[in-house]
Amino acid sequence: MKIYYDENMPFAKEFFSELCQLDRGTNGHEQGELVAFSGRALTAEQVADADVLLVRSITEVNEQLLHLNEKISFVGSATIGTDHVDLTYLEKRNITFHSAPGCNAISVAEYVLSALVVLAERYLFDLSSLTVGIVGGGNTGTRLSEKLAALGIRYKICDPLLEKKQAEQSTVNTTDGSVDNRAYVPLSDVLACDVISLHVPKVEGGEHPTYKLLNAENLALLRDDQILISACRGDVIDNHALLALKKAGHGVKVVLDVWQGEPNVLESLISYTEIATAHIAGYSLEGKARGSEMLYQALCQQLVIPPKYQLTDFLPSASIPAIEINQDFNQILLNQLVKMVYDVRRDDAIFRQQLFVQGFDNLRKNYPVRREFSAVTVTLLSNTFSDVPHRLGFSKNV
Ligand SMILES: NC(=O)C1=CN([C@@H]2O[C@H](COP(=O)(O)OP(=O)(O)OC[C@H]3O[C@@H](n4cnc5c(N)ncnc54)[C@H](O)[C@@H]3O)[C@@H](O)[C@H]2O)C=CC1
Ligand SMILES: O=C(O)C(=O)[C@H](O)COP(=O)(O)O
Repeated sequence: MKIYYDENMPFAKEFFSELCQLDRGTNGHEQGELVAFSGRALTAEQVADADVLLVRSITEVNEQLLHLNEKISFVGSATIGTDHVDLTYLEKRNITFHSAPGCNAISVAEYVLSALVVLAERYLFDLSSLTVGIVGGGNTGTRLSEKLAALGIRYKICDPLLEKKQAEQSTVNTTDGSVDNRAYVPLSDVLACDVISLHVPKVEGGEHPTYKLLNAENLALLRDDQILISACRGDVIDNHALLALKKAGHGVKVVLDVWQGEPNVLESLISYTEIATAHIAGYSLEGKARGSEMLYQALCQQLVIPPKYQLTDFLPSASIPAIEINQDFNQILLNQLVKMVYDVRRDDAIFRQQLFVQGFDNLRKNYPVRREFSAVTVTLLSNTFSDVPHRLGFSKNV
C-alpha cells in the first residue's frame, strides 16, 4: 500500500510505516511505501499511485489533485478545518475522508490565553475584570471557555447553529458528550465584550456564513479599549477593512494568527497588531501529533486492524516536566506558569523578524517545539492552595 503524507505531520513514520507493508495493493503484491511530500507543492502526478493520502490544511484536495489516481480509497487531513477539501468530490468518488476534529483545540485555547496574559502584562489590566466574547462554541471555543472558567473570567458565546440545535432538542451533547446547557448570545453581544476571540470555520454562503464575518461595518462599532483575537481562518476578518480602521487611529488591540490570502499576508497590517503569528495557534507538539494519531486510528478502522500505537508511545518528556508551587494562585503566578510553557511573544518575534526572510510556510515548517500545559506536572505544596493550575490543564502528580 502506498501512503503519501505531508512532511509536516509529526510521528507519521512511527504511526504509518507498518500499515504500508500490508499487502493490499491493487495487484495483490505491490511494494508498500511511505512517501513524504511538501504540502503546498503537491501535484496530481505525484499522488497518481497513492492508496492513502494524508494532508494538512495547505493542500487543496479536489478533482484537480486526484483525477489521475484511480485507486485511492482514503484521504485524511490532520487538521480541524476542512475548507481545503472538496468533500462532495470525495463522496462522489467513494473515497473515505477523515479529519481530526478537536486535535489541536487545546493548543488554540492556550495560544489565546498566552496572548491575554501577555497583553495584561503589557497594559497592566486585571484579567478577571474582563468579559471574553467567543464566536463559535465548538471544540476550540469550548476549550477556551473552560480555561477562562478555571480562572474565573466571564465569557459569552455566540453560536447560532448550536443555539438552534439546543432549541430543537431537549438535550444537545457538546463535543465532549456532556449536555449543552450553555446560554448563547447574538453576535452583537459578543462584539461588545472586552475581548473578542474568533473560533469559527471558514464558511462561504448559507444561513450563517463566516466569510468576512468581521467587516468594515461591524469593525467600526468596536471600542478603542477592546481586544480582537483571530486564530481560526484568515477570511473571517476582512483584513483590508481592519487595516483601514487601524490606519484611521482606532485603538482596538489586534492579535492575528491567521491572515487572508495565506501564505501571502497583508504586510502593512502587521505593524498595527499587538501579536502577529504565522497560523501556528494549533501547533503544539501534542496538537499536531494528535492529528497524526487520529488519522492512524481512522485508517486502522478502515483496514479492520486494531491500532497498535498511541500518541503517548512517542511523545517526549517536556524540557521542564514538573514544578512545585508554594503560593496561592494569582495573576502573577498565572503569568509565570503560562509563559513557562508557551510565551506567544516568541512566535510574534519570529514572525516579525523572519517572515520576509524565510517566508510564511517555512516559519510553519520550522516551528520550534511547543508543548501544552498538560506536559508539565504541577505539585501544590499546600492543600490550601487553590487548584487553578490543574483546572487550567496542568497535570497532577498521581
Ligand atoms: N489557527 C489555527 O492554528 C487553527 C485554526 N482552526 C480553525 O478554527 C476553526 C474552529 O475550530 P473548532 O472550534 O475546532 O471547530 P468546531 O467545528 O468544533 O466548532 C466551530 C463552531 O463554529 C460554529 N459556527 C459556525 N458558523 C458560525 C457563525 N456564523 N457564527 C458563530 N458560530 C458559528 C459551529 O456551529 C461550531 O460549533 C476550524 O474550522 C479551523 O478553521 C482550528 C485549529 C487550529
Ligand atoms: O487544524 C486546523 O484547522 C489548523 O488550522 C491547523 O493548525 C493548520 O495546520 P496546517 O495543516 O496548515 O499545518
